Amino acid sequence: MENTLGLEIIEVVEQAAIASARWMGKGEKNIADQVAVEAMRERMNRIYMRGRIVIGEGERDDAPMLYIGEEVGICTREDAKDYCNPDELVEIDIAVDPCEGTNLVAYGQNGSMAVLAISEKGGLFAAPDFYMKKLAAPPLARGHVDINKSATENLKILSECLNRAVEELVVVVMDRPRHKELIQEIRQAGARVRLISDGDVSAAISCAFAGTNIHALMGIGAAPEGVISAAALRCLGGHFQGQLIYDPEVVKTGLIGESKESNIARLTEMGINNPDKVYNAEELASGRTVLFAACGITPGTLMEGVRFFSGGARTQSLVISNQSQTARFVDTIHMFEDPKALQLR
Ligand SMILES: O=C(COP(=O)(O)O)[C@@H](O)[C@H](O)[C@H](O)[C@H](O)COP(=O)(O)O
Ligand SMILES: [Mn+2]
Ligand SMILES: [Mn+2]
Repeated sequence: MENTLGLEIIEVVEQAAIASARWMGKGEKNIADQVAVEAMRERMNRIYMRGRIVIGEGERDDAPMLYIGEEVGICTREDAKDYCNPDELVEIDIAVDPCEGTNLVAYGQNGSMAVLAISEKGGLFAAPDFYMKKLAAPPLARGHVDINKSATENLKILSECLNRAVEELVVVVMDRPRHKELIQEIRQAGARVRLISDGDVSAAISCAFAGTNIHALMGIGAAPEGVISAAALRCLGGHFQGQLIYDPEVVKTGLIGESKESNIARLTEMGINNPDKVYNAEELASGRTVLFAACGITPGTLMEGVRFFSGGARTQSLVISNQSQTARFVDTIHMFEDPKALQLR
């Protein structure tokens, strides 16, 4: 599955990022999202694969494209047999977020990316569009930190695992009222907090790379983004745990319904019988083969954003594979017309 796909999915995230980046700073979050969705879908449908969207634009936006259950790839078309033998191809599941951080793009802020994760059928947890409590940490701390422990305890463990003082740790937390106490506790413990307005996928993955100066992600974000983050962290050997949040009292806004009981009922309908379960990266991205790809839309901790120049654009992407055990940073120049000179910097 992975050899040719690994190359093709780079173009999928690149095309989504370029399309969205044209709307950077224009205050139009829905358009920045929509064009990324269209570009991602268009490029995906030119790949010889039998794909199915398991995490997409579905529930939150009621979107007509890249919705949950949509089949993508040439080999899912009605005339597929003219192009490929679908029986020879593995069915794959795909989790996408064509514009992760729509607000960041709309307001020209750092940290947005086009992102996806792929596995064989059944290899990615089809998370509902609920909230998720998350804990991400570097590979050295994997299995040592625990989402059931307090932030103070986890910071102490992190400090031991990373051999650095708590004061030298940086924790990313989404800037939301629901995190008021968590932020206080982290500061009280002596660590430093980097508040982000959006984009917790970038923050989670950054934990796995030494040199980003991000040592943990704590707090509550969206569950679909949790699965995508888990796919990357599983490939990278980092720590990721996620627990669905179904009680509206905890977040007081946003993605979930108004009553705890109806939320539990919805989870049961989806086959989630233990709503309090803590999932680790291997459970959220359980497939034998897991591939992850992201391309920066605006600049971030891991990747540059899209840079346009006369006649083209330059992108930076990250492709991670658990099979080849590689994390590749891919720097691409896109030529929209005959370039007179390629922009190197
Ligand atoms: O910031 C985010 C927005 O993602 P998108 O809608 O694709 O631009 C995500 O990274 C967050 O994980 C998540 O969606 C967020 O925490 C949920 O929203 P909110 O209720 O504002 O916290
Ligand atoms: Mn997102
Ligand atoms: Mn999005």
